[in-house]
Amino acid sequence: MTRLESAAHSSAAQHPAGNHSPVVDAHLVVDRGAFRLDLALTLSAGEVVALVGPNGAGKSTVLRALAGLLPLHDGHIDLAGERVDEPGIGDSGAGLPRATRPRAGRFVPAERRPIGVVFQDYLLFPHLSALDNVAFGPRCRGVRKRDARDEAARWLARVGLTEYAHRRPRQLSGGQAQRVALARALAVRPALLLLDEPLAALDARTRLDTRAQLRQHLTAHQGATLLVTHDPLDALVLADRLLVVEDGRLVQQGDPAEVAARPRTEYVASLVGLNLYRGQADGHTVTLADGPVLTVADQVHGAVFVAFPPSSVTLSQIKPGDEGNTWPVRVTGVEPYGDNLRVRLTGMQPGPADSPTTIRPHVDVGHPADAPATGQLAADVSPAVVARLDLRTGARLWAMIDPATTRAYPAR
Ligand SMILES: Nc1ncnc2c1ncn2[C@@H]1O[C@H](COP(=O)(O)OP(=O)(O)OP(=O)(O)O)[C@@H](O)[C@H]1O
Repeated sequence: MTRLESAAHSSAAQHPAGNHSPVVDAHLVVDRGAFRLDLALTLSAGEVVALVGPNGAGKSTVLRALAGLLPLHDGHIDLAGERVDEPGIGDSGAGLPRATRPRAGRFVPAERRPIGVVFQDYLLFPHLSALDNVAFGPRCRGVRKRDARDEAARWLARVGLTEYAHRRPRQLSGGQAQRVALARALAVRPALLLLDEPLAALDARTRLDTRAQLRQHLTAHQGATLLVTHDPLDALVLADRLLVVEDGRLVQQGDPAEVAARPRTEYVASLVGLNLYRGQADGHTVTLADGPVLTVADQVHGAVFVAFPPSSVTLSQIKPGDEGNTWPVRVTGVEPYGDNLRVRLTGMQPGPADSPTTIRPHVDVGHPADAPATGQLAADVSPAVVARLDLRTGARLWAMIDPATTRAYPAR
């Protein structure tokens, strides 16, 4: 058995697919100036988890802490059964009760953690061939040059790049460089694979192909994978589970379809393209903050979220009779959205001349921290409708929502 195989076997033995102990068990507490990351995280073998969140939410901080590039200020990281980070506590514990006595710190440096990382810009060594870039990981772990190169050649074959083995990174396309970076990360058979926006640098067409290939490689990877992405499609296509981080905290997690169908914050709703409101439900009636009442398809009670797609909002210049779910709105913007246009509306303004007194389609029922912004509404319409309704910024009209397209679910 080569040293590489032996290293791989010992690493695999730490995270066998059938072993139920998680590959990652962590409580990450990191302070960066005024920002604090405080997040508990568990990843199982074979699981692909996408970490999503707005800019500055703490996604890179999570990745850097797990990779050993940023030490924790509190909490712990267990990787493949080994504690790799746990800050020490205090210097002197004389006379303190046992539970509060000082604890020796522990920090395993990046190169000794069982991880592989694909950075957003790949960070391939420009002076090394694709083969030597991939062999670099095993070499760093003490594998003999020849064995490392054999292993690298096998990984390049897996990602379909055998004939590019002797090219330097600058002679590769973006998609090829991405695959070399992936092969390099996987060649050490990591217990944990970290992917930082792995498709962000690619053009749309290459991205599509590379995403499909990446999915195959992630399926074959026996360790856990944590993927940071801004692209909802990456998250939905590649991940088994989504973690949504906002302001250093975990605000929602679950199966991608479940998260997409039942967003719990404004960020998640916008990520998956839904309108989202909070209210108090009684059967099919949901009273939104400030009084407006929405009829919904689901029968629910208590504090709820109501979500519906922009495509289910109908716009009209004249008030559509006495039908429910109708609000006066004002256009705040129109932008292309696929073959249609997305019309941004606010319901906080008085409607057209015959509008009832200020009706507000929404919101904040005592949860200011994560409640969606008040009064915003998105509607998707065809270009013909935009022209017919003369939907310029500032235009006033009526918005109707079909109850059958709504989803209402408990807010807690
Ligand atoms: N070197 C640093 N020193 C101080 N604060 C930092 C440093 N790097 C990041 N931060 C702060 O830490 C917070 C989290 O940053 P982080 O890069 O983890 O967010 P992110 O979710 O990855 O953002 P993005 O999507 O924009 O990459 C931000 O408020 C940021 O300003």
